[in-house]
Amino acid sequence: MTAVHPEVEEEQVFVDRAYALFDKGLADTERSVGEYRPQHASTARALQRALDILRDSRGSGQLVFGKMQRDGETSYIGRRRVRDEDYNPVVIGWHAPAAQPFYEASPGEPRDLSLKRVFTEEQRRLVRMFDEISLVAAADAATDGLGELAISDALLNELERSRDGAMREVVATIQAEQFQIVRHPLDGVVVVQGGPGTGKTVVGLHRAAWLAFNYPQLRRAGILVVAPSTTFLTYVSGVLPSLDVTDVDQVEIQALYAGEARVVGADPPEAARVKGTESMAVLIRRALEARVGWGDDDLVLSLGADRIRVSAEDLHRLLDEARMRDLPYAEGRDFVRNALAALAANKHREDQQALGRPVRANEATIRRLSAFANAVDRMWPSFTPEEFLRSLYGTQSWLVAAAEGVMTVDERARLFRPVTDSVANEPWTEADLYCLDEVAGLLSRDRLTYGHIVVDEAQDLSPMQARALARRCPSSSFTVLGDLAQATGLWVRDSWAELTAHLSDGSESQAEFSLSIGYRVPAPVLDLAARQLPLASPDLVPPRSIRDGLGPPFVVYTEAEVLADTVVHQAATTTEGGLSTAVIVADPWFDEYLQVLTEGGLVPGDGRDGDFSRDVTLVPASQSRGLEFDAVLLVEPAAIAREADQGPRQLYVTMTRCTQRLGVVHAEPLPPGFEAYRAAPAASADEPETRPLSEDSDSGSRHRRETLGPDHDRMDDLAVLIDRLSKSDREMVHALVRRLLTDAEQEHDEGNCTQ
Ligand SMILES: Nc1ncnc2c1ncn2[C@@H]1O[C@H](COP(=O)(O)OP(=O)(O)OP(=O)(O)O)[C@@H](O)[C@H]1O
Repeated sequence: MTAVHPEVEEEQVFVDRAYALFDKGLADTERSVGEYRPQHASTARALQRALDILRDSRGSGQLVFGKMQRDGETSYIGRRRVRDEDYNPVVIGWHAPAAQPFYEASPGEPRDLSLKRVFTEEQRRLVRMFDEISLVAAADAATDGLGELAISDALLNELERSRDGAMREVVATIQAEQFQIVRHPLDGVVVVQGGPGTGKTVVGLHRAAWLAFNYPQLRRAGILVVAPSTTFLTYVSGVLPSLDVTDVDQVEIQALYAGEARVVGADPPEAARVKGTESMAVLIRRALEARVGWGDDDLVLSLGADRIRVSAEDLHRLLDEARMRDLPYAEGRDFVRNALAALAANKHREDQQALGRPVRANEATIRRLSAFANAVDRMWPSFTPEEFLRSLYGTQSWLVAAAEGVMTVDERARLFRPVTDSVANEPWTEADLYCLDEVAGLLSRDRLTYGHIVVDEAQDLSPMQARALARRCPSSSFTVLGDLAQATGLWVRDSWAELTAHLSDGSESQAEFSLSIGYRVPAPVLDLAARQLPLASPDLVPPRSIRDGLGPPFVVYTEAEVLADTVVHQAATTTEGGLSTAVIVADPWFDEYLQVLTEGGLVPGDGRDGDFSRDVTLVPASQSRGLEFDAVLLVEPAAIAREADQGPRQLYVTMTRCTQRLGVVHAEPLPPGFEAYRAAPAASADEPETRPLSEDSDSGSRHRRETLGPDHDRMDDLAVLIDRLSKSDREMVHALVRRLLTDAEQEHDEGNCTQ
């Protein structure tokens, strides 16, 4: 990297020209749009929208960020295309095929590029230039020992920028391994597996933008980005607009279902699991089919003194015909209604003619009879998804019949819940939403669909969630981003195929990519976090970090009574260093710590609502997926592990959110994976790395920082064993162990106080 590159002035001239052309182009467009009189309001709206986007994009991001030379030809790459007065290209848009060599070449593999230069600009002035590929850079790379992992200065510079709570576009520094995924063809399912911070979200969002630019038909069909939570959505939602892509829908997965139900309850894990399985879809379909039918009696409709009799046999024949049509339920009902009206009208006509009486009713008259409406409701009842599911959950006999052969008695029993006084008071849970969506999908075809769906943090999706996504993408074109090792919920899997089977029937192509370079988490932090992997997902290897960060994680042991004070103190110290900091706590501790931090004068952002505007953000462990901060303070890891269904995985996720520094504050014994930091007996003079945290703090004498201990590589077998137990057993054993340890801990704490 050169702060003052010898060619910076020359390049500035080019950048100035590019801006001048861009400004002129914009002014010309504004003028012609102003003069143009569109015939239709929709055309006027579309033009105005395009103009707004153009104007907005002038202010955000740099126009030109790269230059390449190959075969003696020079090209500049930017966020958007710029042409000169004669319509010759001056800057190539990053998404154009001509820009590909820029991304495919890397310092380790320059291909046929003789120069790859990356610019950083502020307010239209070049402030830095990096020659990633050049004759000089090639010589440096040969001697720096990084081999194929040669990391460019431009990338390092981008990574070192402080985080401000929102993800940003990285279009200037997309890496070759990422770019091949970004530009992978549209069709089929593309899975991107990668450890924490390997750039999966970055890849998914830039791919959405790349597809939007390169497949015009997709913009009409629509692109959807699905995020796991509001918190995450807030974090990523600015990236696409900053790439001038404003017509991609971005939603959190819970918002897919657009019906009446709102989540107010929570299922026990066992019930949520049953509701998330594919068997639930079978059960729902069967239960819906079972609502259709008729008994052995004939239908009799009265028209004054006349009667219309439709035999049970005819009614059954009519229902069979409707079923054979395999229509969505609501259309099936329409068919039955129309066919029954026609059948009844015919019968009436034939009967009257046979008796020599006048025909008194046609189909329309018959439809108005309340007995007719009742008969249709009996044959093919009508309901909303909420009404249907509520009555299904509340009717044992329906559950028993529909669950036969697909659920065990225990599983089925978890679905039953007594009906409440009204649909509005039903305690809907998150898992219910996807069941309701399944019902809605059977009732009607009426739903918003997309040409491509990008789904992030997909490792936690249930089969029923995947089915909800599949319904919205008839072409089965997906980008699936995730890390099997970070699955913290009920759906731990060994392979992506287990999930993608629910997204597509397999007739479309499937490609799986792995990302292996860790861009976020500093190496020493990743080393510690990776100790959770053997417990969580033994087959997965952690990414290779390219960051050093601000040193190894620090662990502060404290007494339970001063845990909160210590957290406040540590968070304040971290932010004083100018680092954006997340305090991550076990979910049930969230409210208490919101108060603790507020009373401690830190005014934390509420991470549940995606408020990242403060120096300190409080984040519940379960919602920390995908997020990123300069520093993370983990509060009581044992509690975080205990409260999660997948303790080691939850710890792995929470420990891999920082770009610079990880701190841990604990009062309880540390969980497995932290053996290197196990609270040791009181420090003595010959243990210089063990030191009080702060001499001036109130609680300074009662807690201390622990650095890497001598038993760094030892695995505590008992602890590992405990961690593999089911949650309830684990809690029991933990309680027992805690009791057994009480005396020892008291001794230990007394020892600490003497430091
Ligand atoms: N090519 C790149 N240039 C600059 N920054 C990058 C690049 N790739 C990734 N990053 C940065 O690395 C960090 C991690 O990226 P990202 O959040 O996409 O990773 P992830 O794999 O989705 O992580 P997680 O598993 O935690 O969800 C982000 O700050 C991102 O901006």
